[in-house]
Amino acid sequence: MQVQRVVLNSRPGKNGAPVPENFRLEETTLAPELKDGEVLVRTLYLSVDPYMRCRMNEDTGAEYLSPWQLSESVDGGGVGVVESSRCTTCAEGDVVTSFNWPWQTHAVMAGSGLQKVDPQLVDGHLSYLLGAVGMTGLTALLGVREKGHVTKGANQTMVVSGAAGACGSLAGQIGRLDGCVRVVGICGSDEKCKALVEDLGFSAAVNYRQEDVTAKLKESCPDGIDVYFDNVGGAISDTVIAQMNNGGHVILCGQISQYNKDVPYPPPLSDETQENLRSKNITRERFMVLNYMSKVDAALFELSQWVKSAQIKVLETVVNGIENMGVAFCSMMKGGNIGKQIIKISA
Ligand SMILES: NC(=O)C1=CN([C@@H]2O[C@H](COP(=O)(O)OP(=O)(O)OC[C@H]3O[C@@H](n4cnc5c(N)ncnc54)[C@H](OP(=O)(O)O)[C@@H]3O)[C@@H](O)[C@H]2O)C=CC1
Ligand SMILES: CCCCCC(=O)/C=C/[C@H]1[C@H](O)CC(=O)[C@@H]1CCCCCCC(=O)O
Repeated sequence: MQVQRVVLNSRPGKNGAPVPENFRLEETTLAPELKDGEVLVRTLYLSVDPYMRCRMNEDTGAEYLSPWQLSESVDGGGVGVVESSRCTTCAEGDVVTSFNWPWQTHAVMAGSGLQKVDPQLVDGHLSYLLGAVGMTGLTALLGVREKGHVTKGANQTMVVSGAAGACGSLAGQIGRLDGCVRVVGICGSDEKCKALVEDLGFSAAVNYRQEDVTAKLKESCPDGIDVYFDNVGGAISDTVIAQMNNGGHVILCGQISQYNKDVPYPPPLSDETQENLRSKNITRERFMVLNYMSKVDAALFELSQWVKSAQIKVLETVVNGIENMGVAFCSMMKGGNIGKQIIKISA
């Protein structure tokens, strides 16, 4: 069977933005017969995520991330349907997901590496398995619960950076559902700010590209900031932390503003920000969703209920076609997405 796949064509270098030409589309042939334990899957949706920028480097800088190899298939989160199976746990027609789905239109995979999913979890909206009811939703929910110390009745204000993205748009809504009285988002366009306030129920939003973030935060957070869901790091986070209250909590989810730079993860903080954290007794613990796998089933059920009941609204930016994987990845890294960036591979 002839299929299309995306391979890593070149590395952007540790210092530099990725470009679509770092990826190459190829034709390849799948073996005609499945071996014992293998399944043939048709890819429905693929995910592009910020951590992939680290996988483009020869040395990813993170022990849990392996580098993509030049001229080899790129992989990441994917969802698809089983077309034929020689695995006892997967049958034709099953919907399955994996974190290591190759960027291919069809693939032969080991059935043992696939998770079978009930489409009812997402009312048939299968791309949500890569977003709100998948790794992204888990990151937002478990990040808030494990590191946020959000307490009903405590009159807390939460700020979210990268707020109109996949994790951020969910984290802010979860902060509100869990009891924060005020949730303020920071993001990169007026259109995104409008979506946060008018569609997702954020109390206010700041466009960091156009507005004075210090002044706008002071105005939007009159009682200071208690919880900060940090997706971006860098100068934005320094500004937020400077306005945090004593005993506040930073959820260190990601630092995307630093991923195109040759710095370790997490990147070092300025002396001033370190002193702000110390003097105000603010916690800032690294959060990694993969460390909470025992909580995944209950968390996915909760996310599913919230999405189905529309207590959480889901935003997606969907691009069609495997030939657009590189374009979609680079666009997401520059803020081209609202909500989760999804690539639809087949219907
Ligand atoms: N700890 C964990 O377990 C996990 C962590 N993460 C992290 O969460 C964060 C968000 O990931 P995800 O929701 O998938 O991605 P998003 O959907 O948020 O997409 C990335 C967004 O980052 C913003 N951005 C890009 N460059 C900058 C910059 N220099 N300064 C500020 N914002 C920038 C852009 O929005 P804008 O227009 O606002 O600039 C862009 O849309 C990342 O840091 C990621 O590494 C993700 C999954 C798991
Ligand atoms: C080094 C920067 C990492 C910043 C944090 C981040 O974005 C983490 C993302 C992971 C999150 O825990 C859930 C995921 O899906 C991301 C990691 C995926 C790991 C796949 C490993 C694949 C491989 O290396 O073979």
